[in-house]
Amino acid sequence: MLPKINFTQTQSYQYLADHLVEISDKHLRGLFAEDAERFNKFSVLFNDILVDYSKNRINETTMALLTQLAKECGVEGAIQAMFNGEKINETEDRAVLHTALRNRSNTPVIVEGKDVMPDVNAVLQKMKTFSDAIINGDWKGYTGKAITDVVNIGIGGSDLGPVMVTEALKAYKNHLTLHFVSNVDGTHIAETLKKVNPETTLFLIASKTFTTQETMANAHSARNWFLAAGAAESDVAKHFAALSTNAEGVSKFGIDTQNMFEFWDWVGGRYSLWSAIGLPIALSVGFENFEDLLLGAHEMDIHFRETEFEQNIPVILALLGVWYNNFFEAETQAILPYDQYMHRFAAYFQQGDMESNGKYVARDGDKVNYQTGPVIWGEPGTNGQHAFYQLIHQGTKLIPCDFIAPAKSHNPLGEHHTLLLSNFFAQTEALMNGKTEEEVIAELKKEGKTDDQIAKIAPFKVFEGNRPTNSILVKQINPKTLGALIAMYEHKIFVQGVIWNIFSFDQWGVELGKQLAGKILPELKNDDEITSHDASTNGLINLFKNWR
Ligand SMILES: O=P(O)(O)OC[C@H]1O[C@@H](O)[C@H](O)[C@@H](O)[C@@H]1O
Repeated sequence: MLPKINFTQTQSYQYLADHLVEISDKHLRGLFAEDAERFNKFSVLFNDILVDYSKNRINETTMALLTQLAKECGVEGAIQAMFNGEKINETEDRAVLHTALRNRSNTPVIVEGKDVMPDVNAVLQKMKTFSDAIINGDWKGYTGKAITDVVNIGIGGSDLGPVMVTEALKAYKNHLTLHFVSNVDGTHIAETLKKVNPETTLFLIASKTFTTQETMANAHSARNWFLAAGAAESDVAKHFAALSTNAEGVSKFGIDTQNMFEFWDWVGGRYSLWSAIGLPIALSVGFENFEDLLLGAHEMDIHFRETEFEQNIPVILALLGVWYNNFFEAETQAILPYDQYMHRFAAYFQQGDMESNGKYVARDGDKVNYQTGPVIWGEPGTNGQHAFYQLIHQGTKLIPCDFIAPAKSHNPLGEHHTLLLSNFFAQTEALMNGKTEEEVIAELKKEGKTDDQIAKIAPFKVFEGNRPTNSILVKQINPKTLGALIAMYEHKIFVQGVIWNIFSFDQWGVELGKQLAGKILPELKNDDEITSHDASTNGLINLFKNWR
């Protein structure tokens, strides 16, 4: 059980509220000038990952108070409760054990009196045997040909993780071509099927529940297409596998449970890439690389579980997020990877963070009286610089940003990586320092501008600076470091949920839309005029019926 504490009632919250006044007056430039040790004090090196959080609007008092806040909110106990398999997902009465899926130490993890590790290891072994056979060509399709293409059909947590990781690890890819179909828009499956050959394609139907409307619709269309191409019902077993917790649903669909890769209700959808849902990752980069991904995450789990809060990366990142969200009233958080391969990283954590912490009901059932999860967004640098960074630099909103970059590129082409990294370093420096009016005037004078010209243009060229960033420098994006980075953000989200006193592992907020779509669906199947909704919904449905 997690504690039910309103963090705004804690002593440290009150201290932080007072302390905010003091920090608000300070500029990051000054904080750096005051303290030559700032970088050393406010950065943590973890294996091949350096997290530099010194360019935040904090000092030692801030961090001490934030750490105290985490303690007062029971974060220590919550961490142990999660790892120990307690049913901390209370509204669904489930344990939360994605950490067991990557428990490479193989120590027992007990859920309801049973060690789950033998089952976890058995599925991993099955994934290894299967992915090896597909990759080396031993597994043959219905006409005796080896598999060349894999189509993963899933949505949300059964799509975003494998998409993000297979993209991030493209440098490790083998000859198989991976495709991902998620949208119920028929275009998605139709366009994908145009690219593949039924004789050499493997479909993975990925769904924790095996009831998700989009996934079932796409899976049925794929199966129909496969059979229409001349394959027999008995050939389905060679071309369809299921990644699910629902054996009954899988066999009802017509997939042999031999071809089912199981996971369990204690794996949340958005935390499931470590489970059988990761099969497309193993297929794309090989099982050994998948194991390294698990290992990197496991090492971060150990760090998170065992390190005191002052040096604990996920805890520090979570507390900084709380600092901006609840004290500076920042509404969003940007994730900006300077790595083209990581182009889906922010999208992945939109689900990871916003589905976990986008909640206004506290753990005691009452409505919260403070802000919870931020809006997560981002695009890779340097593209974002030419699109939305204007607002980050000179807009009226405070946007804390995480900058992530690898020191080594997988494509060391000419000067590209040096150019990329020069931008990575420059952006956080610019956001921190800004540019004063004096600097702007001096620059314009140097350019030979007249006093009149300078007076006119100078205000627009001033940058306040004092905009907070974390810099996460990774030696190289490889399976291990990527695993660690993902786990780092997962735990950050968890800590924030504990502090905000919400349940981070359910997602009731996605249900209402699903329910209403179910109600509207039959109404769209005829041409009758609709009057059962509000005027807007009726009007839209009726025009749709007219136009279709
Ligand atoms: O894996 P399933 O059961 O098909 O679910 C897919 C997604 O379905 C959504 O409705 C949930 O909000 C996500 O959390 C989930 O990942």
